[in-house]
Parts: sequence; C-alpha cells; structure tokens
Amino acid sequence: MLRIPLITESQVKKFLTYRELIPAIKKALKDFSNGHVMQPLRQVTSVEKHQGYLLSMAAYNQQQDSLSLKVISLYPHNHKKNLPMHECKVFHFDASTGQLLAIIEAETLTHMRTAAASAAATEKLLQCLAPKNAKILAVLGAGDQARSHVYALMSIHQYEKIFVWNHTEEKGRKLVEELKPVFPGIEFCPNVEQAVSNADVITTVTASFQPVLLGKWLKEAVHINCVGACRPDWRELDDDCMNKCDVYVDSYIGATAESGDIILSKVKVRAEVGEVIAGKVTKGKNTRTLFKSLGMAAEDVAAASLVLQHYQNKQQDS
Ligand SMILES: NC(=O)c1ccc[n+]([C@@H]2O[C@H](COP(=O)([O-])OP(=O)(O)OC[C@H]3O[C@@H](n4cnc5c(N)ncnc54)[C@H](O)[C@@H]3O)[C@@H](O)[C@H]2O)c1
Ligand SMILES: O=C(O)[C@@H]1CCCCN1
Repeated sequence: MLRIPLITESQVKKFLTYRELIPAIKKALKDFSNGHVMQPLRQVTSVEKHQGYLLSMAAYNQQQDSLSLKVISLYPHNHKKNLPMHECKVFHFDASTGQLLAIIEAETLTHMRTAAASAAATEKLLQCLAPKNAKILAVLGAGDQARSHVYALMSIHQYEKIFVWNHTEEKGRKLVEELKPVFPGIEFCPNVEQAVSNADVITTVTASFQPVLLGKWLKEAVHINCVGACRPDWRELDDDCMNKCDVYVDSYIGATAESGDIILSKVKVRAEVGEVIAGKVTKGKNTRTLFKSLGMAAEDVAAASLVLQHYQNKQQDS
C-alpha cells in the first residue's frame, strides 16, 4: 500500500523562505485575478455551541496545474485558553489523477503565506509613497500573524522602527522581547494611537470583533494591511479608516461575502491586488491605501506546491 507522506511543521519551517514565497504568492494573486484559478467561496461550518468555525478552502491553479484543499479551524476565543486560534492541514493532490500526494501540517504555511500576501500588497501599493522613505511599521496584535508579518515585511524593506501594540501588554512585550535580537528597532507601544500615528505601514493582525484602528489616527500617507476580522459582522477598522483609504482586496467575491470591514462600512473596493500586480489597474491618487486580506486557497496551493517541491528534492537527495 502506498503511504501518503505527512510533511511536518518543522519540515515546512525549513522549506519555506520569504525569498521564494513572496514571488510565488504574487503569482498566485495574479493568476487568481486573471481567472486562472478555480476557487469556490470557502465553506464555513459554524460550531455555535463553542463559538468556533471550521473552514474548507479548495483551489485548482490551472497555470501551475496544482490542486489542494486546506481545512482550518477558527476559534477566536482560544487565546483565553492559551491555545492557537487556528489549526490546519493542507491536502495536496496530483491534479492529473486526483491522487493525494501529501498531507501538510499547515500552521506555519498559513502564517507565512498570509504575511507574504501582505508583503506583496505593501510592495505594490506603497510604491507611490516612495517606499524608500518608509521608516515606521506598526503592528497591532502580537500573535502568530504578527510575528510572520514582521519577518515578511522586513524582508522587503528595512523599517527603522517597528511599534507593536497588543490589547494585553504581557503578550505584546513577550513578542517584542523575542524579536528584538533580530530586529533591534522593535518596541512595544502601550498606546495604540501612538503606535500608529506616525506609521508609514500599519498591519492589523488581531482576533478583535471591534475596530482597533481608527481613521482619525492615520497620517496623510500610509498603507494598511488588515488581516483579521474575517466574518461579516467582525471589524478591525472603523468606517472613517475604511473611507479614508483606497481599498484593495485579495478576492472581490470573498471580501464582499465575508469582510465585516467592507460590508458594514459599505466602502467601494477599488481592485484586487492581483489586478494591480497584473498591471490591469493602476494605483489611484489617494496616498492612503488599504489591503483587506481574507486569505485565499490560491495562496495555500502556491505555498503547498513549494513545500512539496522541496520535500521531493530532499527525498531524491537522500
Ligand atoms: N487574512 C488571512 O489570510 C488570515 C490568515 C490567518 C489568520 N488570519 C487572522 O489574523 C488574525 C490573527 O491570527 P493569529 O494566527 O495571529 O492569531 P493569534 O491567536 O496568534 O493572535 C491573535 C492576537 O489578537 C489579540 N487579541 C485577542 N482578542 C483581542 C481583542 N478583543 N482585541 C484586540 N486584540 C485581541 C491576541 O492578544 C493576539 O495578540 C486573526 O483574526 C486570524 O483569523 C487571517
Ligand atoms: O485564509 C486563511 O487561512 C484564514 C482562515 C481563517 C480565517 C482567516 N483566513
């Protein structure tokens, strides 16, 4: 009987680098917006009794001939139990035969591909704000996505200062302490307004249901990556913030079905980031840009393909 490999978290950590992943995710975003990815809206099963959800995210990238399904749980109150908010696996298939090629432990894959999408959007949308002059990065939240976003965003641009804010000070300070040896410019900021008011780039990566970032704090030129609030009634940003920015999304269909920040603010979406990457839409004149990220199976397929390539290369070597 053929054994299906289980690619573990520690292997994924060795295989994935932002140097490879960011271009792969840029291509996935572009392929998606060019209509080369079959990606039904993800299926969300509510587990009402425990205030949780189970999501299934499938995609087939025709350009890559690559097929996978990610199953991911979403338990926003888990931080109170000191448990991660998400647990997930990717099932990666041979697109030509439908045979399962590998099961991949996908927590690191999810942290990294999400941060890579934000890095790709930041690079593209910040362009007219002269990215070389961007000095301050603010990160709201101090969990797994906060960590991966610091690494991914610092891999494309060296910010002089990184301000981390978290609703619980202890967790925020702990992340800063962990990252300080790698990024000496990182500091915890106990006041959210102070953390963001001089920032050139802001990333919101919280499990909040209410706005944590307000429009009245934004400076004239800023790029925001909004990564949390993935349910139609959850918010990370207030209406003022949404209305002050040109809003870009990963998927129109996903954003208009799932994002509370977009649905409740009734803001008009300017474009998908993939359309900007493909050169179909140019950036507008507004010096405030916002990428509303919900996460896409197309990104998981791209990351899983990279993981599998490295895994297979390693098998051949040994
Ligand atoms: N867009 C995407 O592709 C994508 C992918 C994965 C995760 N996410 C989302 O990103 C966010 C962070 O995920 P994570 O894996 O880092 O989770 P995590 O549990 O590791 O971190 C969550 C952070 O939010 C903070 N937090 C909890 N409740 C809060 C509240 N009421 N107000 C403000 N902050 C609060 C926690 O202290 C922690 O710092 C979540 O909303 C998650 O669903 C998005
Ligand atoms: O794209 C993802 O992997 C996650 C799933 C959970 C909700 C937020 N986005």
